[in-house]
Amino acid sequence: MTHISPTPDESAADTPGDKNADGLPEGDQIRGSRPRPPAVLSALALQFRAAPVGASLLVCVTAAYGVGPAVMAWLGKLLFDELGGGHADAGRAVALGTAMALTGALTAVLGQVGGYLDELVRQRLVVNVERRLFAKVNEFRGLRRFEDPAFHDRLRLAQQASQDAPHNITLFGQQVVQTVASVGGFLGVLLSVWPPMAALLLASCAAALISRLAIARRQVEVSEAVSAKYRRRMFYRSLLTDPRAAKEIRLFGLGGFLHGRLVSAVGGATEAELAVTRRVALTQSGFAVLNGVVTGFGILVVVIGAAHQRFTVGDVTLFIAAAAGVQGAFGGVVLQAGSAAEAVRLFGHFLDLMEDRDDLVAGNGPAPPLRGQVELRDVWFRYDKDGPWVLRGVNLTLPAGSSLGLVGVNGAGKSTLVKLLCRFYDPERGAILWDGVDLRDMDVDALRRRIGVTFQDYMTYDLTAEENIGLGDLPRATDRDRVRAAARLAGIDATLRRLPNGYETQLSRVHLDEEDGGTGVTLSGGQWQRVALARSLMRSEADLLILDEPSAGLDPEAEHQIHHTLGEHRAGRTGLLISHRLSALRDADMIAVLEDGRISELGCHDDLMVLDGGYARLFNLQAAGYRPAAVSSAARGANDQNEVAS
Ligand SMILES: Nc1ncnc2c1ncn2[C@@H]1O[C@H](COP(=O)(O)OP(=O)(O)OP(=O)(O)O)[C@@H](O)[C@H]1O
Repeated sequence: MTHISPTPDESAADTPGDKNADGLPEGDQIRGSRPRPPAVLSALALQFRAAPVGASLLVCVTAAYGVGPAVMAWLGKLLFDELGGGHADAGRAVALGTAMALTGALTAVLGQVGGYLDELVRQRLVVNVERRLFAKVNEFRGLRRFEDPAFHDRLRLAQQASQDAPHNITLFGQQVVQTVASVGGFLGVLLSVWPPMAALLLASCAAALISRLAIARRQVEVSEAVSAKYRRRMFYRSLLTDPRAAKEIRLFGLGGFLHGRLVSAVGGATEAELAVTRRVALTQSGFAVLNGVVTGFGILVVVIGAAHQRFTVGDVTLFIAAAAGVQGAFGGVVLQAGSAAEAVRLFGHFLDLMEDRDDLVAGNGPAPPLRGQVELRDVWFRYDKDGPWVLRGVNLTLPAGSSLGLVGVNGAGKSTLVKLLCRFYDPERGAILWDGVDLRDMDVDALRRRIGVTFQDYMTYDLTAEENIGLGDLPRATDRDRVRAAARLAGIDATLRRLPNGYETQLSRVHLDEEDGGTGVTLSGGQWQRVALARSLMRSEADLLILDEPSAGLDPEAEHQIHHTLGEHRAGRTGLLISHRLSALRDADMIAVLEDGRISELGCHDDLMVLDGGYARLFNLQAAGYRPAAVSSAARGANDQNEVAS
């Protein structure tokens, strides 16, 4: 079964309040309480950690590059003064000209070196941030996090942040370094010509910067507000091209409907963004005019001063270059301010996620081989603090070396019980004991290594057939004999051998490996189920083998054969088997019926048939389907009476 979920924003509407399953406000439970440095500093620090040498060199190169134009302007002034003074010293003029040419060339080279270093730092930063992000995601051992829409929202933003945000912040940092170096140089120059102009220019540029930052804040607010729409758009976009969804979209004619939603999801967003962009353009234009007036006024003063011999020609050219240089340098910072503010916001989500704590309290005791029994003792569980109880005091024992069949109607809580046994969640009350030790006291990874499971909603990996099976026991994933033995047990070996590249065949038509010549294949539902079964059988020495509906997609003959083989394989092993086809369970040592969150019947097949309760009713109902009409209607009648009686 494939489930493509809507965006978290849509499903989040049903989540009660903003509390998690433990009833704590979201932030309290999942985030550390330590105050942290501002996102800008964290991003800058990260850059130095990701590429210490490259980042340090980049700062030096950027500063040198920033000073270049001021040095050029100063050399230009000296040259003009030399040439315009009436007694030009040719040697000195040539030296100044050469120095200008060298400075220009050096600045150009520094620009290229800076570009290279910037790309190097960016790449290291992206890899570093992504590595940290997914290492963090792997730290979450329980499932609650992954079922929490708010977490998915944050994860999506953090993923977005991991791409460009830290680099945009460091780019802004570089721009600041360059501006400080450049403005510092030019201010010195301006002060030497006409000091008041330095103050005037600084004031107008600072005003432009402050106003840009204020708009950037507004931009961030708008983009916060519209980000949900963009995420929704992404959902519809991927849905429209998802091969798993293609059948239903075509059969039910959903293409136009989903396309309409895709289009309307963006409409409002672009309007709000355009309004902010207009404001940015208007303010920037206003400040451009102000700067023009200030510069024009300054030039007028200097030109008049030159006419009265108070300034030299060199002073005038220097002044014009300095005024343009200061404005240009500030302009760069102002331009970057918007994307830097957005990057800081995004990077904040990354930092939030890095502070999330695991939702399972880690036990650190050993997980020894099962010798006695697994016991569920008065286990109560619900998915949500305010939700209905799924398990309401389950008491059940699974002795080592025995097999237990678990029966119950849809939604009775069978798969939930499996998830508790794997410790994806903890019971809210009661305990699950492994040879008397609470699962919560055991190291989670060690415990899970002792369990082999075929989940009802098993995974199909876009990998080769061998990898799809081998993943069940990673350390032995490349052990071909073992992979094939598991495939034989699951009855899929012959099919996989016949594939174009045998076990090397890519089980996907979406992600084909270019090297394998595009020989990927798609398996049928039942074949995929066998592959999933083989994956769990890779752990042939697992202390506990759990099969949750392992044969639901198989044809009757295949189902019979699989259960026969699995029965032999399970002999003497501890196993939990869940199936709606009760004939598959009749050979289990014990069968438990889960009803209303409790175990309502427990015994072997014959005992439960004699008991003539829920199990016998379900079994007879299924058996009736295979009998002649007269017999089966009699059985159904008996069942109807049972149902009325119960
Ligand atoms: N992740 C979840 N979050 C919230 N509720 C859940 C979740 N998973 C299952 N449930 C609910 O818990 C109840 C038990 O579900 P479970 O999947 O354990 O039933 P089941 O007995 O395995 O059913 P089936 O026979 O249909 O596979 C159902 O009401 C279901 O809606």
